[in-house]
Amino acid sequence: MQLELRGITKRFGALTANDHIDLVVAPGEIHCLLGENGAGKSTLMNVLYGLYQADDGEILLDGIVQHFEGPGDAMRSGIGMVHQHFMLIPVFTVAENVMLGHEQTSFGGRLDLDAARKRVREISDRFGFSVDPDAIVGDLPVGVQQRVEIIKALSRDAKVLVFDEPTAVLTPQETDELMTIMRQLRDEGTSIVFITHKLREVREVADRITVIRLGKVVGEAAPTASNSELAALMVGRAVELVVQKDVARPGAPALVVENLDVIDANGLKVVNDVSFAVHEGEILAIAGVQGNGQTELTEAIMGLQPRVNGRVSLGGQALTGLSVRRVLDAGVGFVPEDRTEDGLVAEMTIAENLMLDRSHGAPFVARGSLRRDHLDDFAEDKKKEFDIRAQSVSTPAGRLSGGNQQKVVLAREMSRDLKLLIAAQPTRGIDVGSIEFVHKRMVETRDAGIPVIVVSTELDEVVALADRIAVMYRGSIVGIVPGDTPRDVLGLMMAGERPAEVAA
Ligand SMILES: Nc1ncnc2c1ncn2[C@@H]1O[C@H](COP(=O)(O)OP(=O)(O)OP(=O)(O)O)[C@@H](O)[C@H]1O
Repeated sequence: MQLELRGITKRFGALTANDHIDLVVAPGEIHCLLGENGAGKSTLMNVLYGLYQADDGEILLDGIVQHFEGPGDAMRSGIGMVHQHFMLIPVFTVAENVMLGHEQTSFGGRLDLDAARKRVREISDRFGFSVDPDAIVGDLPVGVQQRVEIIKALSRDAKVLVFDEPTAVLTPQETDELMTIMRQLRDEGTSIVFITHKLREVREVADRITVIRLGKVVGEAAPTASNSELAALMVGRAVELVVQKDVARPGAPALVVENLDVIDANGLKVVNDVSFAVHEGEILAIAGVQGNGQTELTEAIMGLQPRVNGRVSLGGQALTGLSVRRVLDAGVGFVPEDRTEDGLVAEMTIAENLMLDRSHGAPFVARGSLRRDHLDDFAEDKKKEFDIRAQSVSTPAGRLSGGNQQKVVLAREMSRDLKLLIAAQPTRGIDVGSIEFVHKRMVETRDAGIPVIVVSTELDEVVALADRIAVMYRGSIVGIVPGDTPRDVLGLMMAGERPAEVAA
């Protein structure tokens, strides 16, 4: 089915998020939508999916003008959306989830689990998804849950599929599998809109590329364009894709972790006897496939894990057993991997979010009352420095685009009086221009003598930043290797091989 958007305009108060956007997506085409944070990509897709009503413009399917009052109308007309935060019910089976997405009239006039099961199996077989209709969704890896979302859309006969940053939460292998699935869907005639900030993915699957900036289409790029060409088109200037940095001059060990175990709610040891040190003026990257204990390790350092054995100290001062508040007060900046869950309060303004977790509100509180002018000045500075795209510092954080929300968390955590910075997936969802800035800031932090831990599942990021790399596998560190270790060696270590075995 051919999708055409004509002159779509969407305003939020004084802000024009989409300004007369034209876009044509042909059947059997993967059309990438590129643009910096806040450019208006998700807004455009929400208009297409009936979540927002356009102020102006038309949506046409095979040349016929559509009127979508809500997602139900869009779905009935053949539009499917694969969300980044899944809309699945974890305690239900795959078939039950797929069935739930249907109206009462589907599957022969009643809710019929057998029919849903059969449909899941058919679609799964057709695309080689290997999804078991009776599996409980919550037990499935993220990549498979995403396939359930795709099956759900296809079971409703979606002819146009929108993927809004689908790879942000996937492992590299799951990403490769998703790329294969997208190609298969395309070859069967599905029209695909694909939003991503990862240029490698764009170059791998795109048939056509449209770039939007500040709500307007600024041009098309050929799929053969280089990463730097794509980056420049998106951001409107040349971007340094890999940050330049001098050799580290590490000082004394600052953060020392000894024999750390973390036991989870089910009594499983998810971090197993981990020991390492991070020196002043050094970036240690913790690499690994998502779910190998990295999250629990950083949470244990922060005082966020209840059952921990072993010792953690910073500059000789014990952190073990301290509350999160006290760890933050000791000068630890922490960028959590899930900004919406742990990083921000959506209802609070940008300025308020920037002062969260500051001990006693200092320096914004004087004699018990908030110095709003100080806070606003500080917030204005950070907004400029971190290029947070928003109407004002009084905008609620929940109204920001995903990438701009991430920048608020980064701005807050990197602006503390740091003794240690721990950043998990720091550049998730942010555009290439902002990645350049954040990476530079991390190197500057290091050069100021501060120890930095970067947890990342992105090898590009690990290799760009790390002075040393600790690779985690099943709760243990399989090895700590130099920052210039070849990627294939890192890949093998991420699958559990020890460096000595890899070298042999
Ligand atoms: N519900 C809303 N109310 C007010 N403003 C909004 C709302 N939704 C989005 N915006 C604003 O519209 C602009 C476009 O946001 P959008 O989410 O479409 O950007 P995006 O291109 O998807 O960015 P990202 O790459 O960061 O996800 C932003 O300035 C955002 O703050």
